[in-house]
Amino acid sequence: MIPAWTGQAVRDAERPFLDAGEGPALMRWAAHGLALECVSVLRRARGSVAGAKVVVLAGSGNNGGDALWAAADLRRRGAGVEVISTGGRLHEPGADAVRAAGGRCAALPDMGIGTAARMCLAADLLLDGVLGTGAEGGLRGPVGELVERVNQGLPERSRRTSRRPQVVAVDLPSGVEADTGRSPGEVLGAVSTVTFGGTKAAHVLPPGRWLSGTVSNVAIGIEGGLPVPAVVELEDRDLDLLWPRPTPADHKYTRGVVGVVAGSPRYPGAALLCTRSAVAAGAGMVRYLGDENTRSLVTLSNPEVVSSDEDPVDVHVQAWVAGPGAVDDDQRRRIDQVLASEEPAVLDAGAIAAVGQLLGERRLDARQVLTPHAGELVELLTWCHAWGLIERAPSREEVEGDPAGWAGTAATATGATVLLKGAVTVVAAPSGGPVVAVANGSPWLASAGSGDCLAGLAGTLLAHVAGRPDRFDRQVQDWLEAAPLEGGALEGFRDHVSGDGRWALAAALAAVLHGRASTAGGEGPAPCRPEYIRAALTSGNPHPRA
Ligand SMILES: NC(=O)C1=CN([C@@H]2O[C@H](COP(=O)(O)OP(=O)(O)OC[C@H]3O[C@@H](n4cnc5c(N)ncnc54)[C@H](O)[C@@H]3O)[C@@H](O)[C@H]2O)[C@@H](O)CC1
Repeated sequence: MIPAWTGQAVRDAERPFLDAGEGPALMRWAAHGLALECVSVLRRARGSVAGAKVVVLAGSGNNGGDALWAAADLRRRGAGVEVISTGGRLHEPGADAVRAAGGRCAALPDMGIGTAARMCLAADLLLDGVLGTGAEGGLRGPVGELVERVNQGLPERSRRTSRRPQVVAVDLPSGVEADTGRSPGEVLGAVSTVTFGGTKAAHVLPPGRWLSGTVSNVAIGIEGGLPVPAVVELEDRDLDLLWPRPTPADHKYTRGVVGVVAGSPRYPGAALLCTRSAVAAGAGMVRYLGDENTRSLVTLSNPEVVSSDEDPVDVHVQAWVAGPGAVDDDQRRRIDQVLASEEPAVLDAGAIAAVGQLLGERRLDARQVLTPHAGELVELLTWCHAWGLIERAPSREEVEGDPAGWAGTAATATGATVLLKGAVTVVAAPSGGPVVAVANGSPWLASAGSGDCLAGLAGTLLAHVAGRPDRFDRQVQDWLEAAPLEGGALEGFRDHVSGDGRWALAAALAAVLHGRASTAGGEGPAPCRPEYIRAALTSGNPHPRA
């Protein structure tokens, strides 16, 4: 688990230390960690620090201060240091330290953008200390132009010398919003970002995630004062601890029965992918409801699936999967019944469209998990807007620029848990709380049929959680024992996942399994094979608590 906070949350945690006069000490800790990372980046890139050309872009705030103290350290290790002051002034003690060590400082307006850009492009290491958590909006004015010029010159520099400046970002790549990961203007993409006091949401969420490179967090002593994180990223090892595994006391009903309303004469494949994935993910039993021809295919493909042409109101399951490929009238009727049922449900594709219409009458519930991609989320939010639930619907670009924000808006408006699929999948609970992020998948996941597999295996987990909530809660408590959270942050997150947030956590875990399955068969273009789901599960911890 990687918890991540808003910039303001980290600043609030820092406040008591600043009030007690400990600001300079925090900065020295931060700068020390930053300098060590710069040393390893330089050693990797050119073998040594001595003789390296280090150029520092330093803003007028504390972010610039961190960069200056780190640069003074690098200068003492033998690097040449040139500081370009991008704001009206420099953090004075930091600038004094650079000068005392033999480095040079000049102001951007004095040297001109052309000279500054050439200097940046000739550097071995470019330290981006323009803006951190105090930023308002993207880079503006001359420094924005400078960064644009450097970005334009980078390919040419790489061609000519086969080396390019290694960009290390201080706390955040400048121009990326700490809380959302949005980047409204030009940004220097970093190979490495060194953050302080706590990972920021922007390091986890796209597009900030892709601009941050490798992120390392330097503890500076404020961590005990952090609140509940804004984002929690799940990793493969969380799957090993949390995915339910059968015990000797289990039988098929205690492991969870999944009902699948997917596929139709036109799209029978969706039924196969959903049911096969649900079986492979370890469902106690899978019930399939659909037309005769599709039922035959499902039975041939997975003889253990129990198929019928019944309606959801007539069968007993612990959770539903509804929507993929379900486009005929009979399946639409079944989707409406799933939407009206008490059981948790994964609502995908056609079921999301049905939800849009339903919102005119009523909102949904946290145990109902919507799984749109960006385009489907735009359609859903367009319905929400039409019903007066939100002020305006976003464009697809806006959703892709702030996935966590719009998933949260959709969850609040619909009342459902919303899992927004993407290279970083985000899951938002309707009651707010941390967004859960998942990014372990292969890019091959962006292929037709992939979402059907996710829906099927997510149904298996929802059935387990609904059937044995006590067992899942116990697993979650054990997992939290080892979580990198303390104090109020831990308690708040515990409360969240004991309530509505449980469904967001479960949906995100399904996305982690899906992501791992996409790499279990190698990085190939077939991420959905059930055998990969099995392989992804069996590579984990085989001895869970009963
Ligand atoms: N929060 C913490 O725990 C710690 C924070 N530290 C550093 O302090 C940083 C925050 O420092 P500050 O509050 O001084 O803020 P910043 O250094 O991020 O930026 C503030 C300055 O940038 C200007 N500015 C804001 N938006 C701008 C824009 N779009 N274009 C151009 N200029 C803009 C402001 O006028 C102000 O002068 C953190 O990111 C981190 O690097 C560290 O020193 C150690 C501890």
